[in-house]
Amino acid sequence: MHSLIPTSSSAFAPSHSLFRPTRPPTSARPFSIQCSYRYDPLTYPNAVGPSRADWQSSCAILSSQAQIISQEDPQSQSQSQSQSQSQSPAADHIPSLNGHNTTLENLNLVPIQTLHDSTALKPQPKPLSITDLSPAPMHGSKLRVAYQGVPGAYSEAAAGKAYPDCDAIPCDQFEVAFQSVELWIADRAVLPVENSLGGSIHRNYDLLLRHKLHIVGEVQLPVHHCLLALPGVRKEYLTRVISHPQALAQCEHTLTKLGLNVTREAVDDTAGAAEFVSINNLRDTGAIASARAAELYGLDILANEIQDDSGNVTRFVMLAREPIIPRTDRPFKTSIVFAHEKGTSVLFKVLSAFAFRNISLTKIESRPHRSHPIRVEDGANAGTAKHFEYLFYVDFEASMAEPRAQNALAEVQEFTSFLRVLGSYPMDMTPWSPSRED
Ligand SMILES: O=C(O)C(=O)Cc1ccccc1
Repeated sequence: MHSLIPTSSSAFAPSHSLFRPTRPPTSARPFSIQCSYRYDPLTYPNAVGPSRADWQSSCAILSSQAQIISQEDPQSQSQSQSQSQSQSPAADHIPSLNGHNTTLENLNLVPIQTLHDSTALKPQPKPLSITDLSPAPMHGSKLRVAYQGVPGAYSEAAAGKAYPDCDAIPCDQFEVAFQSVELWIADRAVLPVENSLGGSIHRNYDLLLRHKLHIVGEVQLPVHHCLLALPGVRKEYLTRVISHPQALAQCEHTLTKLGLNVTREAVDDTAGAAEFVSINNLRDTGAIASARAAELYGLDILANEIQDDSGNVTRFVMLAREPIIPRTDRPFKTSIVFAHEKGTSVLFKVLSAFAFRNISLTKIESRPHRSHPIRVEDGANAGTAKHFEYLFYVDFEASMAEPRAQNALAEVQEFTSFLRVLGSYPMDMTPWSPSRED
């Protein structure tokens, strides 16, 4: 069994004063673990070793281990789900946690009620937390997709877009979403990795490396933010606005344009902000969240489409325990992470391995190398030079089933001290326009 990983601080340092009162404090850490960034094969079974042969066998493993194909393809999702449903007629559709069916009664869930209207709101599932993560038995036929946040979060919408008929499982932290897949409580996790306005969600890149899940798909979700408040509250009454840090950043100018004189405070997720305003009957606090969150938590929409850019899109990746078999019959993307020890022009050489083969890169991101943050060179008589060490995350538009991608990676492997294929998966080709409602 995998070790449990303690809660680490949120990617965006949410305001602790706003943590939902119904949850245990995140400082309660029943398990501890040392996070290792050594690139040994035990810690990183998918990491590519130092030789070309290692890399080739890693590719072979990548192909031979693959068991899940069509479920990762949103277009074939409904087909594969109906197949799996017919294969397990006894399955019910309620996710099973820790061996128990998660009905509201046996999880002891208290329906959410607001002081302003105690009858209107439907109870929402309680997010998983670290204490819920003991191994679960086999479950029903629906694909179970873990996401961070509470119902109404954009990640839940992304799960629904990727797997239309899934059971979306709310989790109170990303770590929990990852672990729920590792422990077979969920089948997939969905993880926001970048936004067209806010850029990369860095901590989630770190999580990708720390865990051994595989990227098996991506979805791009147009995000339409709304300003929400309790019924009867006008925007002039607001003294603060709370939301996920990315949402606050994406609406920064519009909030000012709306004439709001408010403090901004970060919480774990957008829908959680709406829930917090509702549960605590806060008449001076607005939340930035989706229209669906307004409906779920009984809030009014004071302003619609408040993102600064109408083309606001967030990219999510889907993660599974096993990689999918890469194909060539539709556009694929491959995500890798690599590090290099030292040497000049390594990045140039790596990038040229793709350029020479006409492989487009869609992303390149560098992150400080946690276990080797700094390299010191003692040049004789020349003082001591210090360099930051980095990991590089690269996405490129090719499938690992294509020889040009395999050859490019073989070359990249020669210049790098560590290389891991995070996944090779169908590209989200859904057309969208800024005005389209999703
Ligand atoms: O908080 C949410 O609802 C999320 O799913 C994360 C997020 C926040 C802002 C934009 C896109 C995703």
